[in-house]
Amino acid sequence: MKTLFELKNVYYSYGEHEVLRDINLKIYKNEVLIILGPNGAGKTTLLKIIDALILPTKGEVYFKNMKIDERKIYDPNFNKEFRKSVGFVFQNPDIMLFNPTIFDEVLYSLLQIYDKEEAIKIAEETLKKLNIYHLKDKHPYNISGGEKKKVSLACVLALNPEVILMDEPTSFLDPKSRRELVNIIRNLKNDGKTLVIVTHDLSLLHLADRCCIINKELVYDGDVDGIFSLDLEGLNLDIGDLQKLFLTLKKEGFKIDKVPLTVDEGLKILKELIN
Ligand SMILES: Nc1ncnc2c1ncn2[C@@H]1O[C@H](COP(=O)(O)OP(=O)(O)OP(=O)(O)O)[C@@H](O)[C@H]1O
Repeated sequence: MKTLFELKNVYYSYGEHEVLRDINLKIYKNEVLIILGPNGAGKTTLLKIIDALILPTKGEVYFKNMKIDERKIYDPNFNKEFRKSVGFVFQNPDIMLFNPTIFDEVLYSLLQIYDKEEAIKIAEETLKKLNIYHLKDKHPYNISGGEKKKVSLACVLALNPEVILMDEPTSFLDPKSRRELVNIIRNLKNDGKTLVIVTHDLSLLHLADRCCIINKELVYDGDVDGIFSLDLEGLNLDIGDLQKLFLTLKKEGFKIDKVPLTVDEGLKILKELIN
């Protein structure tokens, strides 16, 4: 497995307030890494460090074996290459939207890379892929929170980055948009993209190759199944009803070898228990 990012003994403080402590973490090429953690645990701060938007207060961050330091983040050549390789979909889409129309919004960064004709073609394709082509002439202020979320995702996906960082991608989304987003993530995974997803939505876990739990420190780093042996409630993590049901069945003495991540998996286990 090729390592894309490596964080070594990373600390971060806002003034006196320490929010990340001694984080050691690798992110591998082509993996889907899901990061869980309670509110205020430092997850967004960690994504900002990975995206070289801020530097750790202490510790080191490497991208493809290259140390990201102050000199690098002010180097236009490094920045251009890095921004092409790594896209960040923010939790609050308002931060990303500042053009007069949705179409201009998606077109904006494409024009830095492609000629106008090619950029327009890619922008149209991306809006259609995300089912938001009908919004193209609207002003970003005049669309809903969920639509904004999809537009900010479109801005990042249009550039086809190798690594996509997503902060709470399913928040604000209705069930249909959520399903669409899950499909988009699945397709990105199948296309071999490296995805780092911060979420409170446990129903995304079935897409993960690996899962981390952050609570200022790195509490867990391993496979998804392993998190169910932890005290998730004690860590203030919302555990899904499906998982709660199977953990209760296990406590009651039923033979549950694996806590299901999807309804289909749950159904299969129940059928085996009944037969
Ligand atoms: N720019 C800032 N200045 C000062 N403190 C900040 C700043 N950004 C975040 N914090 C604080 O740092 C801590 C970690 O914030 P962060 O946004 O990284 O957490 P999070 O795990 O993403 O939380 P959530 O799940 O609620 O989005 C919080 O206590 C927050 O109030």
